[in-house]
Amino acid sequence: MNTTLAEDTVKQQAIENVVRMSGVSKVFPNGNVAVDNVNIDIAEGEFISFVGPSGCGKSTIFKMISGLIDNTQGSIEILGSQMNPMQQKRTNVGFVFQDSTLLPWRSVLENVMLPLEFQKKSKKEKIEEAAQALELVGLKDYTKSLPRQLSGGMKMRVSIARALVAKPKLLLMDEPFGALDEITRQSLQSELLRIWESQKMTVLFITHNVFEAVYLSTRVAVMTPSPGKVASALDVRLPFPRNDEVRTTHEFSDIVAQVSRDLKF
Ligand SMILES: Nc1ncnc2c1ncn2[C@@H]1O[C@H](COP(=O)(O)OP(=O)(O)OP(=O)(O)O)[C@@H](O)[C@H]1O
Repeated sequence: MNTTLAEDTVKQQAIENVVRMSGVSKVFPNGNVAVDNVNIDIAEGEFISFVGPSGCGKSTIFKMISGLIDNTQGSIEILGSQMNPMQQKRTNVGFVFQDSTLLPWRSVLENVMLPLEFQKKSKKEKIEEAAQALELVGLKDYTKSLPRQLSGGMKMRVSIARALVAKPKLLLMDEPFGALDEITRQSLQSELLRIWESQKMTVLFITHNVFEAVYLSTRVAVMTPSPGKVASALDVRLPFPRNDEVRTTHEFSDIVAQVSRDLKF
């Protein structure tokens, strides 16, 4: 069906914000107030990190955005529509956790094919798409390997490929590099930025590491606990593409200092 220019403009405006959270709270049945009155809009193409002390509600926010749990107050819009139906989120939202959560008996390629399982595509297409996702994360020569034959960093790459294979518009990453050594971590940070820039996704990223948050992000949301709130959301005005040298600049240190100050409120 053809749409008019005006209708197209309205549609474009409608999805300019990939995530809109207005007055969102989550009280668990036992009375725990995990998140209190969170208001944040996240625009298409942003890379936003959430930092904050343990228990301030970062994962709870991600679980609400991904539809794993419901909010008790407020509204959450994803890609211009209200939270449900589930199916829309499954196809448009990818999730990466700290643990790579790979199925040990499946090969790397078969793990990456998992999100395509219920899609109406031929097996050949699914294999091609999974192989492309693995190429994107630099693992095209490991399709037949089993997870146990890979290092921690490689497993995380597979996990990222599995999240990317369905070409999500929104990628939620909950402390994906938390268990990795510093060298692997920094190299995966650079990889992730390269992928983000090439795939034009919106990324929401949780980390406890202020340096990591500033290096990766266009914006850093600082959360404070008891109850969990977004205390500030700071723009990171460092140019892209970012390379390792940016970590040694004054501008970088200034932003790290500002985020650290906000964390202490
Ligand atoms: N299912 C649940 N039932 C009751 N309380 C919960 C539940 N899940 C989380 N909470 C509480 O909600 C608060 C926020 O938890 P959440 O896991 O979102 O924090 P977080 O910032 O992601 O922590 P971390 O950095 O340690 O992963 C905590 O006080 C936690 O104990």
